[in-house]
Formats: sequence, structure tokens, C-alpha cells
Amino acid sequence: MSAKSYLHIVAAVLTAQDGRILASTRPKGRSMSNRWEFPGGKVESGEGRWTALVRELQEELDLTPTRGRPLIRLKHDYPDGPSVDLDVWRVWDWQGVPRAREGQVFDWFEGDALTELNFLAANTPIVAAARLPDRYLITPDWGDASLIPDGVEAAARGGVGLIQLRGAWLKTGAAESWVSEAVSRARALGTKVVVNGDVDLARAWGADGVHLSARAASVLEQRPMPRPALVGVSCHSAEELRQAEALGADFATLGHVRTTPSHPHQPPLGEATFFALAEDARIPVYAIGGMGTDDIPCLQSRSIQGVAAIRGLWPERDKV
Ligand SMILES: Nc1nc2c([nH]c(=O)n2[C@@H]2O[C@H](COP(=O)(O)OP(=O)(O)OP(=O)(O)O)[C@@H](O)[C@H]2O)c(=O)[nH]1
Repeated sequence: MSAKSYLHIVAAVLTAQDGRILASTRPKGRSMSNRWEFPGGKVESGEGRWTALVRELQEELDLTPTRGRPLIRLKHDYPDGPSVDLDVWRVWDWQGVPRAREGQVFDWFEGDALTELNFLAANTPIVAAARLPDRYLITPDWGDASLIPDGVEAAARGGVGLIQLRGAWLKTGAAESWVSEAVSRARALGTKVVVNGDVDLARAWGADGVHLSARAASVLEQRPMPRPALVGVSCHSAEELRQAEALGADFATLGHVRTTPSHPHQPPLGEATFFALAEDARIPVYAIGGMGTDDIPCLQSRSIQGVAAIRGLWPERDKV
């Protein structure tokens, strides 16, 4: 049996300095016209990925991208259409002012607003990747929750775009005030906050979403919070990634990649297994377990979203 062939497509998540993202409708006369997509198209035979992206953006929008990096790569099989290998790049610098050259409509959208557009079916995980940052901090599980709001704010100031509140302190009486303080300070800096494990708490406390264990995800048939809320799942295997995808999760953490003090007795996945699983995933993946900001360039060069960490991202490491 021959392997299925996939059309290699490059597309750009053009991101302006204010964080808004360009989306466009497919031009009239094309398949699935008037659904939303990210600008791009087929890579021609013998053409490089970046060269193809530059050509497509010039043809469609009269723009020349000058700085970008891989964001997410995933395969999708349209039941009545092509099988596509979508190679999506974040582009944050370009020459020119966008102009619709193919009769398409385009506009700039806040990340959350992207979830309301009628995108092509393959694009749900691409929209998730476009909305998500490269650094995902998980708060340390210690007794003194009073340090959480300051730590969250310092991390957000340092460029961490997503934070998971986690720990036994979440179940204590004072938790609500620490959480609402942390959420409002993070939000003022454009950083989102999700709560570990408890959907009711996440809703009640006005958090931006929830992060579930693989076990909690395994008993759900659909996502427990509608978009634009974020739903993340902790995964350790291909099976758990498939469950997170089936659930409609926005992202997964996958690990642990290396041995860490949090899991001293469990063997790590190792980098080769991590990359094999992450590159096969159809949702954005954060590498977790002994990871830090130094690992981000290597992960991104392979279209992986970024790193999730406690020690590697908490602002004052000596206090972890
Ligand atoms: N440019 C772009 N294509 C996408 C996205 N998502 C997605 O599934 N695709 C699929 O990737 C293919 C894009 O190739 P293309 O844009 O060169 O295709 P085309 O206009 O020539 O389409 P056609 O073959 O129907 O004439 C289409 O099958 C399209 O449905 C996206 O965000 N951007």
C-alpha cells in the first residue's frame, strides 16, 4: 500500500506589534470560498518553505515578509477535498502595506476574536497556536500562596503569556482572593491564566480556562468550557494526545522530556520520543520536564509551540 500523499501548504500568521493577527477569506471561485484562512498556498516543486511563503504573500497581499519562524505543522484530510500538510509560520515583520490582490476580504483580529470566525475546518488548531504564547508557566505548589500574585505579575512582565495556577492552596479559603488578584494583574499585561483541574473554580473565578490531567480528560467527550476559554491537557503518550485532540482541547503539554526534581523516579520520554509524538500531534504542544527558555529556539525550529515549566520559568528560582 502506498503512503497517502499530502499537499505541502505554507501559511502565515501575520502578527502586528499590537498583537492583532491578519485573517482573510478565501477568494471567490476557489474551493471553500468565503471561509476564513491564513494567507498562503501550495509550495511549488523544488521551492523552499520560506521562499514559497514570500511568494504567496506577495501574490495575495503585496507584502514581503522579512522575519518569521515555524509555528505549527499538522496534517488534515478533507473528506471531499485534498489532504494537506499545513506548515504555518508566525510572521511579525514585513515590507509593504497589505492589499487584497485576489478579491479576498482581510482584517486584523484580537486572538480571542479569531475563535468566532468561520475558518476552514483544518484551522482550529492553527487558531489555537496563533493565540498561544511560547512560554507556559505552571505555578509552584508550595504553602505560601501570598507569593502567587507577585510571581504571576513578574512572570507576565518577563514575557510569559500563559500561566497555570496549580497547587493545594487552590482549595484553601484564601485562594479566591489570590486567584482574582493574579488574574487581574496578569490580564492587565496581556497574559492569560488557567486553573489546574477544576472547571467550576475556573469559571467562578473568571480565569481564562482550565488545564486538565490526562485522567480527567479521558472521561470527557467534549471540551468542558467553550471557546474563547482555553482548555489544556497534560499528555505523556500518543494515546493521551489523541484523547486531547478528540476532546477539542486547545493545547497539550507533553513530557516529561528530561528527568526533573518533580518526577525523580519516572523515566523521561527523552527527546527523540518527544519530537516523534509532538510532530505527529494535531494540536499545539508544549514541551515539559526539565525545559527552559533556552530550549525554545530548537523547539520552534521544529514547529513546536514552546516550553511549559515551573522552575524554568518562575521569576525567582531560589523560592521554588
Ligand atoms: N492558504 C491556506 N490554505 C489553507 C489553510 N487551511 C487549509 O486547510 N488550507 C488548505 O490548503 C490548501 C491551500 O492551497 P491554495 O490556497 O493554494 O489552494 P488553491 O487556492 O489553489 O485552492 P484550489 O486547489 O481549490 O484552487 C487548500 O486546500 C486549503 O483548503 C489556511 O489557513 N491557509
